[in-house]
Order: sequence, then C-alpha cells, then structure tokens
Amino acid sequence: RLGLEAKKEENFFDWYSQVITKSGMIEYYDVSGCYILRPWSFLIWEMIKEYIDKKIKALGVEPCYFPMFVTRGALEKEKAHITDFAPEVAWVTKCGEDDMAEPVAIRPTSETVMYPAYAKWLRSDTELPLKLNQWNNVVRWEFKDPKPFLRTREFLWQEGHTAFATKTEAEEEVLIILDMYARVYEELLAVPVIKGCKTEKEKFAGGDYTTTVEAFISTNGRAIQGATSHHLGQNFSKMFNVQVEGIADGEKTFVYQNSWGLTTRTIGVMIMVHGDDRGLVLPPNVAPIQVIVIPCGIVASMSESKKKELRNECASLVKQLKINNVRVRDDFRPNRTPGWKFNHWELKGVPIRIEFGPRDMERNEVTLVRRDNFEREVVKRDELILSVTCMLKKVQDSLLQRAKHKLDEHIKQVENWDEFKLELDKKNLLLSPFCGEPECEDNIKQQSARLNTMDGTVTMGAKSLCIPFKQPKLTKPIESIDELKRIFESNNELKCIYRDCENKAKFYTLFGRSY
Ligand SMILES: O=C1CCCN[C@@H]1CCCn1cnc2cc(F)c(Cl)cc2c1=O
Ligand SMILES: [Mg+2]
Repeated sequence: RLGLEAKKEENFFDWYSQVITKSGMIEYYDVSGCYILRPWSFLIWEMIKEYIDKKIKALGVEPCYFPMFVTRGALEKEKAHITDFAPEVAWVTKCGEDDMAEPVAIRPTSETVMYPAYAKWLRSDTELPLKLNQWNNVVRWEFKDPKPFLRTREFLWQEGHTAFATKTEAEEEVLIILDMYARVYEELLAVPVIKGCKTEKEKFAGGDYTTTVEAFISTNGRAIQGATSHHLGQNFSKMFNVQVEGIADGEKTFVYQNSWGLTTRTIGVMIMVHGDDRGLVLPPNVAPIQVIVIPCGIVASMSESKKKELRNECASLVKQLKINNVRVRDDFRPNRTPGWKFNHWELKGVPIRIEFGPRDMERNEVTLVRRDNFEREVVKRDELILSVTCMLKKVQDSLLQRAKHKLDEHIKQVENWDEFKLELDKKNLLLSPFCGEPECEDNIKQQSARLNTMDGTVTMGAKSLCIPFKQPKLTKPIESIDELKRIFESNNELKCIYRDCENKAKFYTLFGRSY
C-alpha cells in the first residue's frame, strides 16, 4: 500500500518510520543504529551543505579532511574531557584474524585528531586565525533508542575548528556561526529555533561555554538540540600545546579556539515539524523537486494526436520552469493513474503539483495545487513562472509561520513550581527563573519526571535546553555571553524555579522534555 497507515498525532513513532521509508528517504540496515540515506534525503543534505559551505567560505574558513582513526594516546590526552564519553567510543581492535598491537578509535569528533597538527602548524601569531572545516562522518556507539536522522551511531556533519590570537575574536565567531545555524533552520528548513547558551550541566565539558539552537516538536512536546557552537577558550590549546609567539612580546600565548557542528539530525527535525498524514511536506528551499507536472484527463477515447499535443504542452511547461531555475519534473508514466501520482508525490512532499488536462489546454490555463494546505489556484499560462515562484515563496513562509506559532503557543513563562510541572505535562516548554546550579538542575529533572500509573513507565523529567539570548526582562537580546551570565546581578528579586532551592535566580532558562 502506497499510503501511510499510521497517523502523526496518534502514533508518532510509527508515522515517522513509515514516512521516511515510503517517501524514499531511508532504508533500514542490519547494523543497529545505522541507516541508509537514499537520494531523497541525501539531496536535502547536499543543499544544506551547499548553503553552509558558501557562508563559511565567505568567513575565510577552509575545507580539509583528517583521518577517521585516532590513537588512544591522543584521544585520552585529557581524561576529564572524555571520561563520560568513553563508553560510546568505537575501537578497531583486529585486522583480519590478528589482534592489532595498538587498537585505534573511530573518531566520535575530531578535536583530538586535529589539534596535534594545529600545535605543529601554529608557531607565530602571523599564522592566525586558523579556520578549518571538514564534512565527514563520526561514530558514537550510543545505547539510547536509535532513531533515523535524530540519534544514529554513525552520522554525517560538518565540524568547524578555529583558532584565534584573542578571546574577543573567537567569541565573535561563535555567535556568527550560531546565527548561520539559526538561518539553516529558519531560511532553509522553515523550522523556528531558539538561540541560547547551555547551562553548566549541559555544556560541552571540554569548552568554556556552549551556544545552541533549540528546535521544538509540538506533536510530542519535545525539544531537540539543533546545532552547537562552542567557545573552547584555551582548554584544548593548553592540552595540546597550541601556542604562538608575537602576541605578548617575548611570551608565548595559548590560542583561543572554537568548534562548531551541524548534523544530519536537521533532516529529521524538518520531517517531524512539517510532515502530515499524507507524508512529507518539504520546504521549497530544500525540496529536491519543487514542482511536479502531471498530465490529467487522458482518456482512452482521446485521439493519439490529442494525447501527443497534451504531452507536448506539459513538456513545454516543464522546460519553461527549468529555464527559470525551478526544480521541476514531469510524471508522464503511462502505467499510473493521475490519482496514484497525486498520492505518490504528496507522500514525497513535493511543494507544488501542476495538474494539466485538455480543459487547461483549451483555456490556456494551468492548475497549481499546494502540498501544505492543498489550496488550488488556476492561473493564466503566460503567468506560470510568476505564479509558481510566488507560490513557492508563500509555501516556504507559511511553513515557517505555522511552526513559529506552534512554538510560541507551547512556551509558558512560569515562576511557580506546581505550574511548571502542570504545563510540562501538557507538552509545553517552560521559561523560568533558574539559579544555574547543576545539582539544582538534577533535582528539577528528577522531581518533574512522571510515573505513568497506567503502565508503570516513567516519563523523563525536564532538562534545561538553553539560557535564551532573548530574556523576558530585557528589551533587546543580549550580545555577549558574559552579559547573559550577569543579567540578574542588579535586580535580584527572583527566586529559582525549583521549590526547595534557596538560591536566587541568575537568568531565565528554557526547560522541557527533550531528545
Ligand atoms: O559538538 C561539537 C561540534 C563539532 C566539534 N566537536 C564539538 C564538541 C563535541 C563534544 N563531544 C561529543 N561527543 C563525544 C563522544 C565521545 F565518545 C568523545 Cl571521546 C568525545 C565527545 C565530544 O567531545
Ligand atoms: Mg552524545
């Protein structure tokens, strides 16, 4: 059966699995946590890659490729950094039948692969800033339930690793990259995100601070980390002895570093936010096919010459759209009915369908059908290009607006602990005053978990998602992380959200159940 059996609001997990397989995005694979990326999803990854590459090249970031294997020595350069990660590191221990003298790890991320080379290359501040990025795969043998795109044992990403002479330059780049990630979501994927800083508990332990874009899946009320941009300070440069002369005269200075990454998880978020019970709904800016042209009304009684004329007319529509840089295909398959084709391309989420039949030909008109809201529009043949480009823009904007509205109506600003738990169980995110202490965050997570009396399972409690740059008490978003960490120093009346916590709040923090 072509169509979907599961309904998105009834059985989200099954719906997701059916949509990604029946639309030709994913095929399952016999290694747990690994999936095949078929053209329909890989083409989207390529468009995201093209967008990011253009922007980072403009920022002076250069492409490179480092080995995927890392020695134990390099990986464990600084125990603190990887202790809690060690269980998910995959190791190559044999070659053929023989054990390897020195097993090597498969990269889970490339700091420890790249920074020994950075130490070799960087001697003088004249070689700064060094900005490299690699598009590759990484492996993390996680044990939590795998989910295609969202949590996989191997995934594709880009990882940017930059080194600067001063902290100021580095901190400026962190936010420029974060803004680029927000645009990947909002301008390409039509997914609204919240920019912010991770709390002490949630940040990357190897860095100074982690900035993040957080997305929201309204169907199950869960938040998901969309991409991260870390300021590493001098932690790694001290670990790997990356220091240069020429900054402080006669002295050597450890460089200031950033690292930033965006993964194939982006595709899963886009699917879950926009998909419906007929299948994918692709934002035009990333749709591999934006318009599908389907001839209609071809009946057996129609003469061969009439059929030929109709087909030629459809072909000229396709040609004209192609010339105008619209990603368009025709579906002239004689052995499939128009109805079958409508379902097929709706399942694949193609933003606009053109139905073209004898009557359209006579009246010199074209019928456009939007995938997102099924609106039909009959336009003059000679207004085709204008109408299609205008409709594509309208679809892109309305997908973002609809998702923004959903996000906004699911964020509740609460200062009361009982309200916090109540709204959390109504699939909402909470914006609450928070003291920032890790152990308080542990308490919030434990005390907001819910025992489901029906089946005795426990629904996870609320995690901190980020400290939003847009703070309720401030008129404009903050510009620096230092500023964010100090915003309540003055008027410090607010108590931390957690009832039994005596600390004063430091900032408003976004909490929620998450992936
Ligand atoms: O998130 C990014 C963006 C791109 C470059 N890297 C950073 C930090 C990655 C943190 N992280 C994340 N996961 C890890 C898993 C591991 F097994 C080990 Cl050994 C280390 C890590 C680890 O450092
Ligand atoms: Mg992890």
